[in-house]
Amino acid sequence: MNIGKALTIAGSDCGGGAGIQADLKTFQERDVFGMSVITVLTAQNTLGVNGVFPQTLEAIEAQLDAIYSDIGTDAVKTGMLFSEEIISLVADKLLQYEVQNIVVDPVMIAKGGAPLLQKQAMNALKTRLLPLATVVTPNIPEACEILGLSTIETLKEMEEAALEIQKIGPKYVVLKGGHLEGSNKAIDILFDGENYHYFETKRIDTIHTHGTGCTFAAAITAELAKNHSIEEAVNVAKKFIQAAIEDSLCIGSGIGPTKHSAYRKREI
Ligand SMILES: Nc1ncnc2c1ncn2[C@@H]1O[C@H](COP(=O)(O)OP(=O)(O)OP(=O)(O)O)[C@@H](O)[C@H]1O
Ligand SMILES: Cc1ncc(COP(=O)(O)O)c(N)n1
Repeated sequence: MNIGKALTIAGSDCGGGAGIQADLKTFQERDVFGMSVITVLTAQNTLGVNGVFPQTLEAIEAQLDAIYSDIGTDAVKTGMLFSEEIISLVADKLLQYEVQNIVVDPVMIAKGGAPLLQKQAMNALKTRLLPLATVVTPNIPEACEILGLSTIETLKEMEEAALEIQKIGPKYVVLKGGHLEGSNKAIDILFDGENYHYFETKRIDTIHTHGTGCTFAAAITAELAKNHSIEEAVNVAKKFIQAAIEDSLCIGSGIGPTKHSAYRKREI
């Protein structure tokens, strides 16, 4: 029997809320076959990131070769890549294996403030990875970093930023408005190169949003792996993350994770 095959190339979050763990839970929920390439081990919990342990380039390359020499993928997501060297290796391998349906979540800073991408890696992210992306999913601070802007404060500015990021090379840009100040809505914008599509939900008043960006991008990846259109993929991902945040979990004493099974339970 055929099943969509989705791969996450990202960091491990031992606390289970973000990174590889969030991605695999999301793939499972969306009924695709999930695989992982671990770039970095992090020691983190709801209170913050205590340690970052990059894997060797040899280990990362061996994982990618193992998957692409045998199984292959229908869609791929990149998350925490951390260093210039890891970004370059991943870009080389995506090109070597002519990988399609690449979702780049440009992870830079954890909710607690810990850096997840080295400053000197920003250029490689822009020049090596974004041009290969089918879709890139920055939040507002990440969009500002990519474009060298100090703020994005309005929907109009979000539209302009999405257009500028699309010029760097990705086919589609999804600019997430979770960080937009002063709104009681969570509005994400998809720019497809011609038109803007808005995805709007009620903002949920909770601190428990650890891993929302990972989960949202993983849900897009899963839908692309099932050959759904980008609009349909973002639509499902938005509903998926909304349900997951609505039922988010008060686990640990800091910023808790979201509940990945919430959307499935509502569908039943
Ligand atoms: N409080 C909220 N209520 C409803 N939706 C939210 C809320 N916060 C974020 N979202 C939605 O969650 C998704 C992820 O957005 P967000 O801006 O939080 O990403 P992120 O900052 O990259 O996440 P992370 O910090 O986990 O990487 C988007 O669809 C966004 O609109
Ligand atoms: C391994 C890894 N990848 C991504 C994030 C971002 O998630 P958040 O900003 O919600 O902490 C994280 N904390 N850890």
